[in-house]
Amino acid sequence: MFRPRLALVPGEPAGVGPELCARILAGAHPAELVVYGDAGALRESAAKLGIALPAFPAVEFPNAIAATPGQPDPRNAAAVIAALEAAARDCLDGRIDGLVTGPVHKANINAAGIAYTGTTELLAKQARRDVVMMLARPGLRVALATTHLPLRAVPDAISQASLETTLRVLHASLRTDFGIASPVIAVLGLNPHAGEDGVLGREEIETIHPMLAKLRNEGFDLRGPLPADTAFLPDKLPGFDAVLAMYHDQGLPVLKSTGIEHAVNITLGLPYPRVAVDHGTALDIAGKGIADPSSLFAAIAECARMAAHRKSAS
Ligand SMILES: NC(=O)c1ccc[n+]([C@@H]2O[C@H](COP(=O)([O-])OP(=O)(O)OC[C@H]3O[C@@H](n4cnc5c(N)ncnc54)[C@H](O)[C@@H]3O)[C@@H](O)[C@H]2O)c1
Ligand SMILES: N[C@H](C(=O)O)[C@H](O)COP(=O)(O)O
Repeated sequence: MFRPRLALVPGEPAGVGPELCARILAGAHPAELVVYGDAGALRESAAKLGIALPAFPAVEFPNAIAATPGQPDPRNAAAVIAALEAAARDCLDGRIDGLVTGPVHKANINAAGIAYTGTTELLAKQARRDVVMMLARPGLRVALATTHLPLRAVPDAISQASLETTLRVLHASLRTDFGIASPVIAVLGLNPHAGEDGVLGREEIETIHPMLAKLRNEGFDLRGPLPADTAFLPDKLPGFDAVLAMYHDQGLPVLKSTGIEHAVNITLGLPYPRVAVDHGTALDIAGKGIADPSSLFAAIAECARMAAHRKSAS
């Protein structure tokens, strides 16, 4: 049976990423994992928490200085980004079957003078692909029409063209990566009550409706634009294969509020599978040994599944 070879990037060295990676490497997992990061720091983190770590393959990106749990240091930012870029490059070149990433501290990367809004955006730029961020847990997939940008910039970032691209990437990925022959996608409105016929905003009338109509003519099964406040009612969700939210905090709190341990963050549209944890660096508990590795385990399992699925499809 195909056992995918996945890159595992721990992310911010002062966050929970290294200890979560150590926990995963110490147990059974459904892939061959190659760590891209500071392997020595990972071993130290494991030793401090009493985790017996086996030997593991690593591509070394040493921290510039020893990390203090809970206190990100901008001097370590370059190594975090270099590890991400190298792991992604190896995926693009076919040396690795997929990419799994731990949490990255966005502000710390920027404090080092490196422009970075998120790994999704970094990978899209490197691969020169249109991508979609989708967080998923059993029973709910939430994709985003816009990702990491100030709320003030959201309406201007949503155009008919950007929505068309997002919906095409999402639809194609639900079909090819998830095996859903005719995906049903619920598209949320941007404004309260989906604009209330234009009384509470016109983006639904001028941007969202026309694009949904165009794609429906091609056979896409699109619902909406739906009022976001009721679209996630439990009796509605089973009818949707994915919900497309217009912005980050319209969709993600719904998904994360039911438990960060089962959800993962998938980048759709890349030439390789990329899956991340659904949580952040958790600086408040880093180094204490209490961080839950479930999301990282789920990310590895999902990336392995996608890699195997793509291999069998090719
Ligand atoms: N995948 C990623 O790279 C990713 C995802 C989300 C946030 N972030 C970044 O992480 C940083 C901190 O973000 P935040 O504080 O908003 O969110 P966070 O997810 O780091 O923390 C929110 C709360 O959840 C808890 N938590 C998080 N992960 C946990 C785990 N594995 N086990 C137990 N408890 C856990 C934390 O202790 C905290 O109380 C920010 O820089 C943010 O941009 C990165
Ligand atoms: N939006 C993501 C989340 O809330 O989980 C996150 O910040 C990380 O996304 P990237 O992996 O694309 O940086």
